[in-house]
Amino acid sequence: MNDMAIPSANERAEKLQGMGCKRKRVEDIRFTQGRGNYVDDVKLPGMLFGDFVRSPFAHARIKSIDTSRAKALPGVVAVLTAADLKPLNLHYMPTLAGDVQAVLADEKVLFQNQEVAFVIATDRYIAADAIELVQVEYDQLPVLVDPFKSMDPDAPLLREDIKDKMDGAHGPRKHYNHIFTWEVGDQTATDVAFENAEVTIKELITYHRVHPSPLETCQCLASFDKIKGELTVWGTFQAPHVVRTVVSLLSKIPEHKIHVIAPDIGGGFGNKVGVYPGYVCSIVASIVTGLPVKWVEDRVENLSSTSFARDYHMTTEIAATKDGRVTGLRVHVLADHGAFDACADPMKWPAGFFNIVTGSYDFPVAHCAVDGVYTNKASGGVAYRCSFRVTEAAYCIERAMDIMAQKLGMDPAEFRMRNFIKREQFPYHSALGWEYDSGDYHTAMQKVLDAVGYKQLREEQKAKQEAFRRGETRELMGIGVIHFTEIVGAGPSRNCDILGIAMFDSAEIRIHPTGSIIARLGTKSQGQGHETTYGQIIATELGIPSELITIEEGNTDTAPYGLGTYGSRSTPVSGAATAVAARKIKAKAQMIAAHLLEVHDDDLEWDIDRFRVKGNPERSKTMTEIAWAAYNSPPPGMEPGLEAVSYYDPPNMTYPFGAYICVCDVDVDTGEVKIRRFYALDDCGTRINPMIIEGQIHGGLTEAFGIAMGQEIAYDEDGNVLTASFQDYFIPTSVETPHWETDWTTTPSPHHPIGAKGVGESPNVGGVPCFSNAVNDAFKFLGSTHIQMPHDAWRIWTVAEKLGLHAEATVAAE
Ligand code: PCD
Ligand SMILES: [Cu+]
Repeated sequence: MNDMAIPSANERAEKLQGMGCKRKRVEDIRFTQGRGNYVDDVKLPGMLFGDFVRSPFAHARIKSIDTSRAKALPGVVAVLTAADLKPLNLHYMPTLAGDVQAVLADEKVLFQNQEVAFVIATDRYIAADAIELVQVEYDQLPVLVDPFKSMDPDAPLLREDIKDKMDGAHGPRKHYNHIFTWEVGDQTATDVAFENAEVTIKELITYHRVHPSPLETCQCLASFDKIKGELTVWGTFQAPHVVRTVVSLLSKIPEHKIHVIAPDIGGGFGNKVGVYPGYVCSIVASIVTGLPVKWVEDRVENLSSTSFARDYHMTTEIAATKDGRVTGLRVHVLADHGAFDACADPMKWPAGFFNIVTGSYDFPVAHCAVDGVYTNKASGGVAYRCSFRVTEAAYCIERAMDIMAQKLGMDPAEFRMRNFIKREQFPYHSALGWEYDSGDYHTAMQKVLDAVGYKQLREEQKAKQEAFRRGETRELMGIGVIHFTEIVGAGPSRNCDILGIAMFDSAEIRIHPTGSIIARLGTKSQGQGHETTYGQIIATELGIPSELITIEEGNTDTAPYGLGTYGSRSTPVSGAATAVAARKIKAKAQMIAAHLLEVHDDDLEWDIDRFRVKGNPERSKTMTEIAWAAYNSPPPGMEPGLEAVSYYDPPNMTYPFGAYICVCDVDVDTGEVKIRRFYALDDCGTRINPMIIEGQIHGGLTEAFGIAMGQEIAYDEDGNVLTASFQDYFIPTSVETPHWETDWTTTPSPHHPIGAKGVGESPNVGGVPCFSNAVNDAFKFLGSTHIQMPHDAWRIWTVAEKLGLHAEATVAAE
């Protein structure tokens, strides 16, 4: 074999389709042909369907529930209420945030569309009909919608179930609607910085309530086998292993008798991290009836009852010198958590990683305090392309930096450049306690400024402003500039756990005798393309073409334990586990190769897809040959086989970053905003698949566009959800979506085995403030400081109206 000419290094490397290759997504072969296998595609004989009776009121006492008429409907098998779950102690379930959440409303309802009863029938339509027949008598109670009123002395008491609980998970509760206070930073030093400041700004910056609304809603199918005492649950789970553990703890079914399967998922975006009443009810229903029970949410239910995002009200202050150096940051957040604190942050972090709020800037001191409160709204708060409150933090600091630049009369890009953490300061210890692993912010920012011709854009804007003043145009031009720092890859186990389970992650790689591979991971793709990209890491590490590698996730029987996919943690954690497992295999492979070539291990060197003898490259053994030998003729005393597993506990998180610029034109008479240009430069360290990264950025920017320009989960004063369908909740189509220009720099993570950082969340973290800064920038010269999102046409028109721009003739501003 070895006397044949060895193909060139280039040819061999190309054949691998390894890291850095724009490999086409292998999962798309089935997705584009309608051959995906989603929960709703799983159909079992005798399967029943469950559906919820939901509360029409946001706050009401349940006087009685009469299920008799529903039960009498042919095809209805059972109706569950809190009274049925109580003896099993399942009417409440623990949340990941240390709170409890009602599975079925017990005595009262706390938000509109809360689950009140679960009807189980032989088909979906009968279940839906039966819901109408369940008669619930309510006594309406005063409704609390405004979080700023939640701690008023006379505010309605929401959580009667915990009214005597004086200790929150993070210190004493200040009020019966108070959940927690969380503080970080040096308050005294920060106060001093503000006392001595030459210039300060203070603004209430609100990141409104939104919802990730994945294409596929939340769903599950539970099947309990009475004879084996085994439970199988198919579900839209971003973290299948955690679901298995939670189900075991709640149901007391031993964990090895529970099989959790997350098949293909039609988008997660954080919406599918938490545990929902629908899961618990289908499981209970299957145990009770002995038949499989499926639950599938509809769109209204998804938008109005499962995990929302944001709803952060951030009072933000920056202190600075006159020449534009930031000297302190002070933020107080009022966090509206809805009726239950069902945030899925790591246990120690009730406000996620919000303390990344110092952003990309070298703040000498900072202090941040977060108060979580209850309101009569749906719970959640952990979703939408950054579960851990980094989106809120980035929005907060990026808006505030613009407001300060405006006050100083400085260009916002220049002001940022002046305050960036410098390349030589990494690893950088932030004032609020993080250690940023690596970054080169100046280079990234400069590249973007040059690419868009920033100076000319500002000149053009100036000319347009003058023309506007002269009444020659009704259009304003806005330029949004941002630089974000993300924090992803939870997490070091010393910092992060979920229900006591450390947030490591895993990979198991097995090479078959003929040199093809199966690898299984603890994460779970929801569309990110893991089947493609993990294969690329293994291909480069082990020299086996990625087309010969199968990637499997989502089955708790076969995959090693992992904490799942959210918070852009798959690449930083499981991606690292993959490289480490591959390197374990490689070490064994080297010994086998040495045996085959009759040389010492140390005399070998790695060459793309083989080990070769140093100084004699013609003598080599390919990984395929080594794999065969591992099963056929391993060195004496060595175990046969070629596989490894790694449970990777990352030493630190990774800190991807990016510089974005948005150019927009605002029609002051219609309030319409046209995005002229959007340029996004992302740095996620070593890039595994540039095409997938680009897709991630396009998707995340589109979601950011949706959030900034129109999406909102809004409530009226009675707590009715006003935006529970796509009629009212803005989902951008290709018609509205701007054209994206993408770019990159590469600053590897020094602690990650392949230098990669996460990227999936980044475009949302950076995108939203960039759109908002652009819109705000358009109005700045008229004296406006901060316009609240979302920037839909109606609200922009209102801003223009308030600024007097619709007054007769031309504008009289300034
Ligand atoms: N350096 C690098 C990085 C990365 N990458 C790629 O990219 C992706 C992503 O990644 P990451 O960043 O690591 O992430 P993950 O973990 O995987 O994922 C997660 C994310 O992801 C994103 N994206 C997406 N896509 C899709 N399609 N779908 C979905 O659902 C989704 N979601 C979203 C979200 S929201 Mo959360 O949950 O809220 O927290 S978080 C999130 C993948 O595939 C990977 O491999 C590459 O290539 N390279
Ligand atoms: Cu995040």
